[in-house]
Amino acid sequence: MNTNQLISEIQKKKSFLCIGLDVDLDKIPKHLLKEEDPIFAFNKAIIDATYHLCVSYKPNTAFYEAYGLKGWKALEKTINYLNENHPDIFTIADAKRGDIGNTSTMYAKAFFEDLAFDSVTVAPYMGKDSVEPFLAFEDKHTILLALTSNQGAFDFQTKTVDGKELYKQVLETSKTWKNSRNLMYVVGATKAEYLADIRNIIPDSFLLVPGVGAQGGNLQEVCKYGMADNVGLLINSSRGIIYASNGEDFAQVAAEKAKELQQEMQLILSQ
Ligand SMILES: O=C(O)c1cc(=O)[nH]c(=O)n1[C@@H]1O[C@H](COP(=O)(O)O)[C@@H](O)[C@H]1O
Repeated sequence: MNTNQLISEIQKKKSFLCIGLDVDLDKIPKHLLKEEDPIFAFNKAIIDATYHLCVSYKPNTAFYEAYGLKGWKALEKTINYLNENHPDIFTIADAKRGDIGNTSTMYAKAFFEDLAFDSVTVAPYMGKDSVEPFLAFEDKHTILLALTSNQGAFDFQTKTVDGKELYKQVLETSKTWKNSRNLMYVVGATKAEYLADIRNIIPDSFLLVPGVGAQGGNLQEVCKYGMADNVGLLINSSRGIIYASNGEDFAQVAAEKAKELQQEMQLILSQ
């Protein structure tokens, strides 16, 4: 899926919402535990109830890897379900990978070829030759961690190196890499005040913005400083949507929470 298709989905659905599928068996409704594959049953119900309100889904692979083979199988069933039933939805494997070149190529094959995700999150710490193997895949996107939502972002990312904050160096240097048109970036919603500076460096790149809802980030602030002419934002909420209820009505309540965000987005897009 290319960015023009993503932009037209945003315009069609009047939404730039990404729903995080971070499935924790201790948090899902108890009645689902009787299912043969409770993780997939949960995801399918959430997707069926919310697909018209969002333009992206982001399973965080940690929540699947934690359950071993069963978890990985559920991840595969989830991406296959999305690709078969909702090919216009942008899929993100939130795996935060990155390693020496030949290893990165194998990570890229795992998420782009075997699992057929549209994108994967990647850490920039190992530099150019660790990221370019992901960028080599046509019509796939590499979402580079720039300024993350957590407190630890201040340990390294905002530190000044050679007169410039490290996250700004990540943005500037990554633009020079081969196939950099395939880059998107992660900026936490809790760091909205940095977005104006970030837009000076990458005016049109898509940003994946996690941290609204459970982590306290503010949608209005993010849009005020971060919205580009092409919208350029995918706002993620995971726990705030998928665990809004743990009763029989969980999917319906998740859809209500997603609709609240979508309607806020629709209003912002109309301004
Ligand atoms: O790459 C991410 O998606 C990510 C980056 C970041 O800076 N902060 C962050 O919270 N995330 C992920 O976004 C999701 C946030 O989940 P909630 O806080 O439940 O909405 C989790 O899957 C996190 O791993």
